[in-house]
Amino acid sequence: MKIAILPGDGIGPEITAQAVKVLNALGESFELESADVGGAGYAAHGHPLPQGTLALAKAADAVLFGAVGDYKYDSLERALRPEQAILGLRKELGLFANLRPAILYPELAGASTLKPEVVSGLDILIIRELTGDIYFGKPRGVRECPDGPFAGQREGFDTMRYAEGEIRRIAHVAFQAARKRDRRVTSVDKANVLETFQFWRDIVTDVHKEYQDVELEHMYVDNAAMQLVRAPKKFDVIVTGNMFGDILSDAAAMLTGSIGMLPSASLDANNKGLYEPSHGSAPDIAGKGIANPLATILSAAMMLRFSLGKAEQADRIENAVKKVLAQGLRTPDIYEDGTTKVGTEQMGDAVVNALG
Ligand SMILES: NC(=O)c1ccc[n+]([C@@H]2O[C@H](COP(=O)([O-])OP(=O)(O)OC[C@H]3O[C@@H](n4cnc5c(N)ncnc54)[C@H](O)[C@@H]3O)[C@@H](O)[C@H]2O)c1
Ligand SMILES: CC(C)[C@H](C(=O)O)[C@@H](O)C(=O)O
Ligand SMILES: [Mg+2]
Repeated sequence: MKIAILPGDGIGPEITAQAVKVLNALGESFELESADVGGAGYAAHGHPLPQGTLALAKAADAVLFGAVGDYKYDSLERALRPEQAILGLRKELGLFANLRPAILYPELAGASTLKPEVVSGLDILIIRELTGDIYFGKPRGVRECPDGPFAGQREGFDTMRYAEGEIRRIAHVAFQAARKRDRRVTSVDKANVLETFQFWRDIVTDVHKEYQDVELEHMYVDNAAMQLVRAPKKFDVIVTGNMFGDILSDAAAMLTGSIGMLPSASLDANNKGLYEPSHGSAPDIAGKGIANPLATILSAAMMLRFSLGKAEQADRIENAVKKVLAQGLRTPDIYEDGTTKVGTEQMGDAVVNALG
């Protein structure tokens, strides 16, 4: 089985190295091949998603991705910015279903900024549509404002859009996922204002007819943001569009103690996937050896489960993560009094040692 390793920028290489260490310790014969992506791709090959990197990702059975982005590339034309690499991979590989499970490990109840009673036992699954919405809609750009009080000035614009089939397929993913959980789906939209999301609501309601054993609730995104911090445990599966899902999943990350704890799977229709932590390249802490590698290590576990058919190995990794947390080991982002502060590498080593 071939796994493409795309470390990227900032903390990407540091955290990916820990996940690779864990994968290599499983005793499987995976073929791991690395390639440049993001700012690293631009620096070495003049493009954030070099041809060779895309070809490797397409040929591999699964992709493990670190993170991309660096402020020093923010003034490049958009097509050459590091973030285009992850957007391009999602589009090119057809990875429309982004699963972001927000689980609070009991040991981290005190690490969350929310009261322990609000978050303890938290286990929600955010399903974010990943290849549509305002992220990819056209036209977009900067043009002359045609009318109104600002006519003649420049205006920036993007296009929010969803095709029926795009909504249907992500709704099916959500209802099917809910069947393996508590059978409840909250579809998050902005149907009160946006045509795109009234359409979203209508289509999700229609798909739901095939899943009468699953409870469906619709919620506006502003309320959902509030409910996520008020009573997050009330959610089971949340399904939403690309942009709302991006924002809500970062908010949900803090329920788990840190954004460094939130893994993700981005899947195509056949469960081929790209696996990455939900966070970014964290330039503010890059190179310091203090980034939390657990979201990436847990993403590797999701890869074993969803794309490589190795559920027992995924369990081994997840159990090892539970063990190191029980041992009291914490990177600074989840550190509390009475626990032991460790760096990125030590955390990776501890997970390797805890593999049963
Ligand atoms: N999928 C991706 O590759 C991805 C995702 C999000 C952001 N980005 C990019 O990353 C760059 C930085 O963006 P940002 O600062 O808005 O978001 P970020 O997620 O990189 O960082 C936000 C905050 O969380 C902290 N943080 C993130 N991951 C951490 C970890 N594993 N351990 C400890 N702390 C962690 C950072 O130090 C920072 O304070 C930008 O260029 C952005 O476009 C990339
Ligand atoms: C870097 C950026 C393009 C990306 C997104 O917005 O999807 C990131 O925030 C994420 O959550 O993976
Ligand atoms: Mg994001």
